Amino acid sequence: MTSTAASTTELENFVRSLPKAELHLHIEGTLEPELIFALAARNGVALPYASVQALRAAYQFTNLQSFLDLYYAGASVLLAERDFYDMTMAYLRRAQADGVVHAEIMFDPQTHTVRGVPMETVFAGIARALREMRDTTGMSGCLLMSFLRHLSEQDAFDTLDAALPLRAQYADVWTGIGLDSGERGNPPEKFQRVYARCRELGFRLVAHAGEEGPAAYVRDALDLLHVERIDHGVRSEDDPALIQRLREQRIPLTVCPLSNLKLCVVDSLNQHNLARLLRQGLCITINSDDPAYFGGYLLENYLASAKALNLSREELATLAENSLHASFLPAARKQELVQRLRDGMGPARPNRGDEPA
Ligand SMILES: Nc1ncnc2[nH]cnc12
Ligand SMILES: [Zn+2]
Repeated sequence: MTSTAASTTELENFVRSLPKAELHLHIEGTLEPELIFALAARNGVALPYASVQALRAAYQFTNLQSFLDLYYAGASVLLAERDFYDMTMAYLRRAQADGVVHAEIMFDPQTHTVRGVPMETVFAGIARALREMRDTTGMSGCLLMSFLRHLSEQDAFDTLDAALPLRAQYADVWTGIGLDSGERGNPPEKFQRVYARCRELGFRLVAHAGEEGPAAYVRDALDLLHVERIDHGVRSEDDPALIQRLREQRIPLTVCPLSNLKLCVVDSLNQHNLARLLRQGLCITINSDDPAYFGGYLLENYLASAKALNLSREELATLAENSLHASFLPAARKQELVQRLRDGMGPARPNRGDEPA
């Protein structure tokens, strides 16, 4: 083995060994082409692609919308409870192999209810996989039900009303609310009232902002929607006062490097601002967004970022620790996982954050 290959394996083992939380993950974005084809065959759904290879070859995106068009089409194979279970289980197993100890999973019920899939079917399949994984392996997870921002406020209220009767039944997993889909032209203020209602109901709140949309959307997500975390947020850098606020208030950004690359938010990974923001003291976390479409799960996102941005081992451990702090886990479990991470680093940390990994 060459020394580069050996150090790559060592780096991979190091990152895998860090207890990590995945905080920005769309479960519909974990549908691999093979599973899309298998579910299409099982459910008798016709696909406009001749093969798995042809579908994968179509994953060439120019912006967020070009991806979303394919992503919503891919989700059309999900019809039965078992489909949602299989998809979620495949993701959880994969994430666990990457060292994920806790996953906060977004799902888009409107993508399914509009096709006639009952809300209950969506919750039941995803929750069954989460519970089974928790009970058999100890890996925890929770759900962030997300509203599609290209649809109306009324549609979001209707979705909330359709889901609320299930709340008690899924209280152990349904923790929060998210906001996703096409950002430009769909500002946070459009969902101010529905978020106010969700807040009254005691849900934890997150929202996508500053992915393609301006820094002002990040500010509005904080001030109007009262979110606790920002999904993406990379455009915040256009506003130095906002960066200062994010740093001082320790507001986590759930950054998705391979997503940003695939959707042309950045031209190359070595131009990504995550390392700069981390070094300025912001609570940056690394996540995979829609890993089946963007070429990598959580481990690949850490490794690609480490290589492109010369992240030190100390910095990689800080990213993992940030993910635990920024999660919606109970404080005691957070502490336990942070301690496990620190113990795993050993008494002498591998370096002091000033050497590349
Ligand atoms: N990266 C992303 N941005 C907005 N909405 C999404 N839905 C799935 N992935 C998304
Ligand atoms: Zn996302």
